[in-house]
Amino acid sequence: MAQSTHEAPLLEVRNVERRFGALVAVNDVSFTVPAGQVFGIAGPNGSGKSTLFNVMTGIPFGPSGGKVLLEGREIQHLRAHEISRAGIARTFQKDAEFATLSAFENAYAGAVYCAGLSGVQARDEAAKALDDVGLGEERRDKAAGDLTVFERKQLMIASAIAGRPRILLLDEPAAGLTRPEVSALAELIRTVNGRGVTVLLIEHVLPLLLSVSQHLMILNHGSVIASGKPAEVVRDPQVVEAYLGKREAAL
Ligand SMILES: Nc1ncnc2c1ncn2[C@@H]1O[C@H](COP(=O)(O)OP(=O)(O)OP(=O)(O)O)[C@@H](O)[C@H]1O
Repeated sequence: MAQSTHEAPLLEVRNVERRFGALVAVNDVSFTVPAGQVFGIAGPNGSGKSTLFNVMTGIPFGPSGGKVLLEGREIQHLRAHEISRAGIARTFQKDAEFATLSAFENAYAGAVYCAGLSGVQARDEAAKALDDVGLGEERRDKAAGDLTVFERKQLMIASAIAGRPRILLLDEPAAGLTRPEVSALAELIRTVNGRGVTVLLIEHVLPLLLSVSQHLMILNHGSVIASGKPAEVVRDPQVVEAYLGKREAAL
């Protein structure tokens, strides 16, 4: 019998696969994320992390096989903007802001695209999102391209949450940040999560993953090789061998 939506986890990825010709970039990946969790994802370069986010959001493509369920409802066949409006927002590894638009206009564009809002409503949500990430009034009229690296990360998150998503997918948000900035980013992720947004976080910076995640999943060659409590997962011999190596010793 089909699971009722009432009992379903917020997000379920079931046997998802993504092929590029002969390459299986995401191979039979399954996991569930309960509402309210920060769910960390790590793995070596090329292990399929970004592709997993791509197939979950339909940007730019869906899975070759398997299902993605949001509160029990299949969404893998939906188009990118429909998935976004169903409540899943994402950020990208590369800067994706409109550099010549102001910070406020970028957040506004996020509210328009992610939630289909317009006018006063979109302005209100953009302003709230900028408040949530701590991007102060004095920086909102600046061109996004003139913001500091950390301010652009704040803006990236503000633009993604301006559509009030239930789930936020963050793809390596700590790239390019100094150590104090990584701590500030951890605080920002906790703040967003504290406002009720479930977070999936791809990250190479393990101290960040360990400090904010309640669950950690490791991919290698497209497959899940470990999944569980972060402190236990990073000690899993398979994980140490596949991914952490010397990094683990440095923790
Ligand atoms: N559009 C594409 N066409 C062909 N191959 C692709 C495409 N996108 C990703 N791949 C391949 O799929 C595999 C997984 O790539 P992916 O970018 O998902 O890895 P990743 O774990 O996010 O890596 P990184 O940590 O370096 O960002 C790689 O071998 C990559 O070359």
